[in-house]
Amino acid sequence: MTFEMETEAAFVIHPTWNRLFLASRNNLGISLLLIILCGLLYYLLGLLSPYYRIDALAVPLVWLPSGLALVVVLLAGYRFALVALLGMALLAIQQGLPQSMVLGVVIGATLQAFLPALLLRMFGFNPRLERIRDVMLFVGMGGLFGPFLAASAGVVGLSNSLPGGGALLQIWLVWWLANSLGCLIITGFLLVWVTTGQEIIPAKNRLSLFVLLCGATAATLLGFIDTTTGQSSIVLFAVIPLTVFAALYCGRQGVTVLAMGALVAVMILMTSAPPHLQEASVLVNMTFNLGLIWMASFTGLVVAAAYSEQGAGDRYAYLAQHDGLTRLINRSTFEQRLEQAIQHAKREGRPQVHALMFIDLDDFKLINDQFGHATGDLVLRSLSDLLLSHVRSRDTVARLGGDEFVVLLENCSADCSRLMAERIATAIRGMLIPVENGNCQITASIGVTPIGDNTGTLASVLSAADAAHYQAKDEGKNQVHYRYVERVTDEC
Ligand SMILES: Nc1nc2c(ncn2[C@@H]2O[C@H](COP(=O)(O)OP(=O)(O)OP(=O)(O)O)[C@@H](O)[C@H]2O)c(=O)[nH]1
Repeated sequence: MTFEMETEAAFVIHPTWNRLFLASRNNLGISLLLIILCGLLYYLLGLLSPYYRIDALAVPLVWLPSGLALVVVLLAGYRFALVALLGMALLAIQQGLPQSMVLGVVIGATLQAFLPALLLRMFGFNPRLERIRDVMLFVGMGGLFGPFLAASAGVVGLSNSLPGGGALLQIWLVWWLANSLGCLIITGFLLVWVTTGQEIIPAKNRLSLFVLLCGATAATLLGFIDTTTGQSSIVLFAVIPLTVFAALYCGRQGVTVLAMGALVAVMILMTSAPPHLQEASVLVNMTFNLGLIWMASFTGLVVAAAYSEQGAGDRYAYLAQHDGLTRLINRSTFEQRLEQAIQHAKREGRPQVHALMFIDLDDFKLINDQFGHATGDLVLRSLSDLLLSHVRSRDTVARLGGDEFVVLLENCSADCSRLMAERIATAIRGMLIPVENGNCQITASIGVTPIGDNTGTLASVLSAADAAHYQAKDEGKNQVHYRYVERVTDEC
């Protein structure tokens, strides 16, 4: 299902979400209701923050609502920027913040959701995060620029009530990082999973993901901060390779799951952090470690996107070289191989080095007309399987188009090519295609032409084989016609 964004970009989105967003777009009442519900969710997520905040800085280490606000604006439209405005206003009132600060945090939170979404849409961002370009845009706008706005507006609001200088800078940094983590991890997670269609993680990789998730969570729990000594450990660095493994085996979905696991582990640790963890040196440690989790998540998304782009490139290359129905190589790929064979034959200096076989089904149009196109397709696929099973490993089978197939028989004498053509013609006669009331039988007309030192150009070889097959048609179909006359021995 395709969900049209407010720009030209279009992307596949899970049908349930699609219905919800479309309903909200077409109906103001539903839209308002969703904004209020999301605003309340924003407020509730914000209420959780005191459990993992650093009192000395008066800011939480992770700001989850920023992630929610950005994802709803990206997926549901600009009016959902009101979610941040509403949720943050409720939080500011509930916490009894001074008026200057209320203004700063509310404006900051709203801009943080609105402006990155606006810029991302302007740049044609695709929220599936499958391309490196989209990941860089997302991190640049959502992970860096948006949080910069929120932290700056918030700190300006704070500046009247707190001593200035170094403390404000540190608060700004943690504020920015907390919002950035919220956007990068929460928005990243929701975007990836909402836009995941059929391509869920394969069953065989789910166990790997579970193990990697346990590893990343354990590394964070053990390495982020020791709640008794305030020390952190190098174990935390394991999150980076684990996230890269998740990217390679489970794609972007795997990365977002691992990043989420690390984030939850940080929050669990902070809820049990005793007061002495508020010391300045510990705060620097924790800020550094949060940056490390940020880096792991970013690296994982880039690696997953690079891997996905490479896979897409391979798929396009395969499709460009193969016929979509039969999976045989197509005309242009075949012509390249045929050209090489012609050049090789000329160097060999014999009248026949290879042979080209041209196969065209007889009255194939009748099969389509009588039994339908699906049966016609089945015939073509069955024929391609039959050809592949009747040629040698060094031979090349291709579909030129319609019901025309060719086989390049490499290092094949006249006798050999005759025998192979007869065998294939006999096998085609014996092919039974299941139809409504039983089976249908098919036949083919086959032309064979030699490739040797006297052979002309690629076009002339193809046209000689084509002419030979027309000769077989003209002589009554269901037979093989050879462009040369030689004694046949059973050498193949
Ligand atoms: N099912 C199916 N049909 C196809 C496909 N590509 C081409 N065709 C049909 O294949 C038929 C080719 O017919 P022709 O080769 O012109 O004629 P024919 O009926 O085989 O007659 P002769 O070649 O004279 O024996 C046409 O009806 C095309 O529509 C395909 O991918 N699938």
